[in-house]
Amino acid sequence: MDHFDIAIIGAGSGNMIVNRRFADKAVAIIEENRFGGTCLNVGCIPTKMFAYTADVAASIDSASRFGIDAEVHGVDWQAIVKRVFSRIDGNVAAAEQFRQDNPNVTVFKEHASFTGSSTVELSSGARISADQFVIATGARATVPEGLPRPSDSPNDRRPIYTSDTIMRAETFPQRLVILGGGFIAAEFAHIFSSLGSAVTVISRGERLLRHHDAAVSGLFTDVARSRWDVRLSTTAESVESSADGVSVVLDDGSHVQGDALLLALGRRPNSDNLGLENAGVSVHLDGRVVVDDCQQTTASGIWALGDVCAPIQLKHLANHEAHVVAHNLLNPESPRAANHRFIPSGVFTYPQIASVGLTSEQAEDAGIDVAESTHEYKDTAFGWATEDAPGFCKVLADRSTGQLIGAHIVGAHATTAIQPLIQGMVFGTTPKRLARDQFWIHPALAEVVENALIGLRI
Ligand SMILES: Cc1cc2nc3c(=O)[nH]c(=O)nc-3n(C[C@H](O)[C@H](O)[C@H](O)COP(=O)(O)OP(=O)(O)OC[C@H]3O[C@@H](n4cnc5c(N)ncnc54)[C@H](O)[C@@H]3O)c2cc1C
Ligand SMILES: NC(=O)c1ccc[n+]([C@@H]2O[C@H](COP(=O)([O-])OP(=O)(O)OC[C@H]3O[C@@H](n4cnc5c(N)ncnc54)[C@H](O)[C@@H]3O)[C@@H](O)[C@H]2O)c1
Repeated sequence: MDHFDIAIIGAGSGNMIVNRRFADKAVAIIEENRFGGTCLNVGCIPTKMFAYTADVAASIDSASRFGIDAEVHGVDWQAIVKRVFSRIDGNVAAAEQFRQDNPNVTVFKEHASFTGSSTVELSSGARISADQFVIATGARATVPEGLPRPSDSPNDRRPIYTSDTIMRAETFPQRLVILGGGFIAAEFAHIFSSLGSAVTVISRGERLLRHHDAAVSGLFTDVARSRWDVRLSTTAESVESSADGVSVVLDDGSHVQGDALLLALGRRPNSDNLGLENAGVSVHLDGRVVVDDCQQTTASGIWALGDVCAPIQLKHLANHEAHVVAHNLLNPESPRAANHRFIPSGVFTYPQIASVGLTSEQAEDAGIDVAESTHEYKDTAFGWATEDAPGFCKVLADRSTGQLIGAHIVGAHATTAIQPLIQGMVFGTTPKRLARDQFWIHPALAEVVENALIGLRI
């Protein structure tokens, strides 16, 4: 049996760990699929390349509001897919080749499963042992009982997709039905509708993106209803499908027809097919691996990071945890804690959404004496330039400490505009200092943030 100093299972964020500091360590990287994991292959990066493409199409569609005579005459789906994946596939191949060339790294393209606290078995039947392990196995799309499972077989022509497969669909669906009302539903509804699909979104919640601040999800749901057929407080009971399309049976007995179905119903951690019980690694009820502040699992010398254990499935969080685990692998006697305090998120839909810290509802539930201020895009010069596209910036502060505790932006470039607020919260800058002790470029979009801060009464 080959023995390694460190074995990393999963070459998504796990692949970021090994750098020059590990040159004197014998490292095994075990990956059953493609290097780069979810983010590079089927997640953040391709979706944002599609979302940008959708933004381009949507801006042409709205050009007449600016006195410009332009229209989208057609969309070359195959060309869009090719633009995105020729770039991605090249990077995936380069990432794997780079690792294969590392003299101290051995790459195993296989599934790994623990047989003990220091051994894993690979799908070939070979076993390897290591002094320390990293579990970086990510998460996968959830398909609830009763709904059809997308097939990997090329012979299966049913147009049923998850986010893993829809971006490489052979044909562009003129009618797309999406189940779910979260991040993936919001982003793909924007992508496909902007490129010409008639989109139906079916969600069991009363609002889309319902875990966001109610004002944010309220505005987003209103805009969504003006663009898509949105069925709220509705559950899909079953799906009939053939190679030609799908018919989704809803809980009120009605049917929704489509050329394709996207299942966007959450993602569960890949902790159930890893033999964790053999290694003494505990798992929460929702499938997340239990870790302490330093990302160590309940088994000494076994660390975990990213979607398999994280409270929120986001790449910037997985990256941060990978840095922490890298330090702790090399310095197990003086481990570092991960920082989970202010984790921002962005939804690349229309309008864009960005959020950090507490929502109004969470602040109220926590009994915080909260001050709030909201400034609308249309009340800034940038808003006039965009012809009053919908949007606002909302900030929340704790009156007892004078500190910002939450910020939410919905509107153009929200994911970029929120960064000074994240910075202010992380470094403890008071809202007053943040607003007054720096220049805000006029008449930039950032003035919506400045004005929201000025409006706080603490
Ligand atoms: C459609 C979509 C869009 C997203 N967009 C964003 C975004 O815009 N911004 C953002 O912050 N986040 C986004 N995310 C979330 C982000 O992609 C994930 O949080 C992040 O990629 C998780 O990284 P990870 O390393 O934990 O897991 P992964 O990247 O999934 O890596 C896990 C790897 O482990 C391998 N593996 C699993 N089990 C085994 C095993 N037993 N043996 C061997 N190998 C194994 C898998 O094949 C995989 O390659 C998106 C996710 C999706 C699905
Ligand atoms: N821009 C980004 O950062 C980004 C983009 C995409 C995905 N992600 C990450 O990936 C994760 C997964 O995305 P997602 O959209 O699949 O999950 P989600 O948790 O955001 O949304 C899941 C949706 O499915 C619904 N749902 C779940 N189970 C259901 C059931 N049995 N019946 C009916 N409805 C059900 C939920 O009510 C919710 O509307 C996100 O939580 C996020 O962390 C991030």
